Amino acid sequence: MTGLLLKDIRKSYGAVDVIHGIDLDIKEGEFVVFVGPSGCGKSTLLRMIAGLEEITGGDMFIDGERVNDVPPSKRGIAMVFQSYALYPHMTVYDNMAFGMRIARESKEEIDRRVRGAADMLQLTPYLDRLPKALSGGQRQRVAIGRAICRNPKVFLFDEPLSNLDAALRVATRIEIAKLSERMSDTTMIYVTHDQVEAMTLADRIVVLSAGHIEQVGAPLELYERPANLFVARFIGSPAMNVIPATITATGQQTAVSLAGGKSVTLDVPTNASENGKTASFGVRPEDLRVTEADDFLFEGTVSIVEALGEVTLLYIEGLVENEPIIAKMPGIARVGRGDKVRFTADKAKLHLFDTNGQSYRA
Ligand SMILES: Nc1ncnc2c1ncn2[C@@H]1O[C@H](COP(=O)(O)OP(=O)(O)OP(=O)(O)O)[C@@H](O)[C@H]1O
Repeated sequence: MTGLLLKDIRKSYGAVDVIHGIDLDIKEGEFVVFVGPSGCGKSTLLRMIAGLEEITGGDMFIDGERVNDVPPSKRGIAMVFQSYALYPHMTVYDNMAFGMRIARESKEEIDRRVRGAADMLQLTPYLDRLPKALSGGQRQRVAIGRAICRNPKVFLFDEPLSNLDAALRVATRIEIAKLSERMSDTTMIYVTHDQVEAMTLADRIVVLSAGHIEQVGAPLELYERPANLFVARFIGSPAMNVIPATITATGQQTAVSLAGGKSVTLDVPTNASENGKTASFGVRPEDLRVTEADDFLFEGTVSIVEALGEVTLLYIEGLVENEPIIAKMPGIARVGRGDKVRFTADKAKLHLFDTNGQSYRA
C-alpha cells in the first residue's frame, strides 16, 4: 500500500502562512490533480510531499511511514518539473540512467529499465541524442522516462506540460494518461492550472484556494455538484453564470427572484429559515437553451456573438449590469447581435448558493 496521508499540513515562510492545514488521503494507484489559481499553494504542497520544502506543521505519511524528516531521496518519489531539468551534456540514455548509476544498479538492470521506459514513451529512436536535438515534447518525455526508471512509489508532476505548444500538450497529456494506466499501482500527483488536464487525467481533483482545500472529488462530481461558488466558477469554461437572487419560498423546492425580477423555482431543498435571504443563482453557459416558450428562465439582448464553429458563445445583456450572461450553443447558432432572446435550462442543471457561497445541494 503506497498511499499518502496528509494530516493538518501547514507551511509558513517566516510570518506568512501559505498552507493553512491540509487533510488529504490519497490511495495507492490514485491519480490526484491539484488545481487552483496562481499563488494558492499547489506547488508548495507538492514540494512538501517531495521533501523539497520543509513542513512547518502537521504530519505527512507515505506508505504508512511518517516522512516529515525523511530526505527526498529516501521517500520513494520521482518528480517531473515544468523545466524538464535534463543534463544538457548527456544523451537521452544517460539522462535516464543517471539516477540508477548513482544508486549503483547493475548495468543489465539499468539497460532493462531505460529501454523499457523508452519503449513506453516512444523514445527508442532518440536514445543517443543530446537534449538540445529534441523537441520540447520529446524532452519532457525523457524527463518522464527518467522518473519511470527510478521505479517510484509516488510520481509527482509539477505543471509538466506548460512549456509545450497546444498540439504537443495534447499529445503529451495522452501519453501521461496511458502511462498512468500502465503503471496502475503507482500513485500520481499532478499540479496544473489547466482545467482540461485536470478533468481528463484525474481520478480525483483537489481544488485549492489561498492555502486551503475548497473541494475534493471526481472531475464530474465537481462539475455537476460544486460545493461552493468558488469551485462552481473555477471548474468549467466559460465559467458558470452567477446571478444575484432572493429566496422567496422554501421547502423541497426553492423559489427565487432573480436580479431583474424574474421568478424561478429550483429542485433544491431549503429550510424555512432561508426565506428572504439573498443567494446566488448559477447556471452553466452550456446548460442554457434558446426557447420561444413562456416559461423561460430569463430574457436578454445579445451583445456579442462569438462563432467558434463547434460552438457559438452568446453574450447576453440585460440581467446584471455590466455582467453579461454567457450562453454556449452547439454548432452555429442562428442568433444575431441585437436579437432579444429567451433562455431556458433543465431544472436539474440549476444551482443555488447561500449568502456565504455554499451550495444548498451539498
Ligand atoms: N520562498 C518563499 N517565500 C515567501 N513566500 C513564498 C515562497 N515561496 C512561495 N511563496 C508564496 O506561497 C504562496 C504559494 O505559492 P505556490 O508557488 O505554491 O503557488 P502555486 O499555486 O503553485 O502558484 P502558481 O500556479 O503561480 O505556480 C504564494 O503566495 C507565494 O507567494
